[in-house]
Amino acid sequence: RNLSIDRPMSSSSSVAAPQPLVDHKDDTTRNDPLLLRAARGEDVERFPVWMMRQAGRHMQAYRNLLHKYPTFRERSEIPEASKAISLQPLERYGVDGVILFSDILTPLPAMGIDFDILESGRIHIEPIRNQDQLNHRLHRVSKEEFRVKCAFVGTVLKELRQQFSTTTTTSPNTTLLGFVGLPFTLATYLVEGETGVSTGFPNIHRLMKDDPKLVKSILSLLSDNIVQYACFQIESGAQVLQVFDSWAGHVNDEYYAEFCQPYQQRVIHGIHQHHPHVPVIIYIAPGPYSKRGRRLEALAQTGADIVSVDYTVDMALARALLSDNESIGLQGNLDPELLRKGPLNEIRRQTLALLKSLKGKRRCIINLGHGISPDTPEAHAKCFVETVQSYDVYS
Ligand SMILES: O=C(O)CCc1c2[nH]c(c1CC(=O)O)Cc1[nH]c(c(CC(=O)O)c1CCC(=O)O)Cc1[nH]c(c(CC(=O)O)c1CCC(=O)O)Cc1[nH]c(c(CCC(=O)O)c1CC(=O)O)C2
Repeated sequence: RNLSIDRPMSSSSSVAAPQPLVDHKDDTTRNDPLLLRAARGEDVERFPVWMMRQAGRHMQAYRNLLHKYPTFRERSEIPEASKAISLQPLERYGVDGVILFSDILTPLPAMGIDFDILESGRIHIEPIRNQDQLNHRLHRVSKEEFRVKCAFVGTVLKELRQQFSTTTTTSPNTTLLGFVGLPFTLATYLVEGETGVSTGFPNIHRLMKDDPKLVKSILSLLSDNIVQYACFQIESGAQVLQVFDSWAGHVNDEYYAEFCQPYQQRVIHGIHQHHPHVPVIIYIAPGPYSKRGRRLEALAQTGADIVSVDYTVDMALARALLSDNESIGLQGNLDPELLRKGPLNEIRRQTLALLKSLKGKRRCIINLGHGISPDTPEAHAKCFVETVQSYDVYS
């Protein structure tokens, strides 16, 4: 891909005609919302901000809906509920990005894999651990089938996008984000039948060792499905896509090179092939092999436009680690534990330090270094967003 932002300016004319920063087919990009313009690498007036897991348990407005929609599947699959929840952080904090209220597991039932998220947060899936179970249970799904089977996702994205493009007088301010889980992380849920994080992912480790071919068949099919699902989200209205390989920091470098990175690349390449102008952000949660920036360079090589940095590495160091790749963007990375605990002046101080460490860099989005904790006071989240939004990049 060759977005013209990375192209050197023409020097053929001696008259210094103003050069467009981004040469899209038309000039509508300047009316696009801030976060989208930043994600494309355009020159922006300030850093945009949103928070991973911004909608959900930490918000009173979300908790108020629990009696009306008692299960997570209802909250994320009934369009009226999912739409209302997606909007809550915008209404409360005025974040620059709204992410669809959904989950990385949401497309699984369309692929033949049912799941439950219990009230405790526990996930239950009937596991897939052999070829026969794979053949019978995990189906190939086209974009058209996702459009039907995940119609609720299409409805919510369409309505949100419509709302964002008509509610402001001049130009829209809010960017709509979609998201997907990447193949390795989704495969851990299929193979473990639950989260592997508390048990050390024993079943997928055993399979990667004993039957790598089977694991690759799972990853391959998931890759194709996820590309279709991501394109369905984009065509329904998502303007930026975040891809999560949350648990890829729990496998060693050898397994990572074999079972994670090729499938990250395949998904991102597939999305960009169909939608070259939709920025993709990639994120891995901090794990034993990804902490303190260990996987940042690998993430920058996936074809993603922006690397989302976890909270275990200083943003200045992350920036330095990726300095060979000027065009790669950065997202992150305030520590969600600081956001939870406060106090407000410390949140403000560390947010300002984060902003300073990104000064002069393009394609940056301010976020947390991991999802917001469910017991974070809303006043803390508000302080974070306000601090970012009142920061003058030219000061
Ligand atoms: O431990 C596990 O493996 C399962 C974790 C789990 C998942 N969905 C889940 C749970 C239960 C829970 O959070 O208690 C179930 C889940 N998904 C979500 C929520 C809402 C909340 O956290 O309060 C919840 C809890 C719902 C509830 O109990 O009310 C929504 C969700 N998951 C996700 C997103 C995308 C985002 O982060 O912005 C979003 C949308 C957030 C929004 O609209 O603002 C992404 C997600 N879901 C999931 C993962 C895997 C890794 C991880 O959780 O850190 C990840 C990726 C990540 O955060 O790295 C799986």
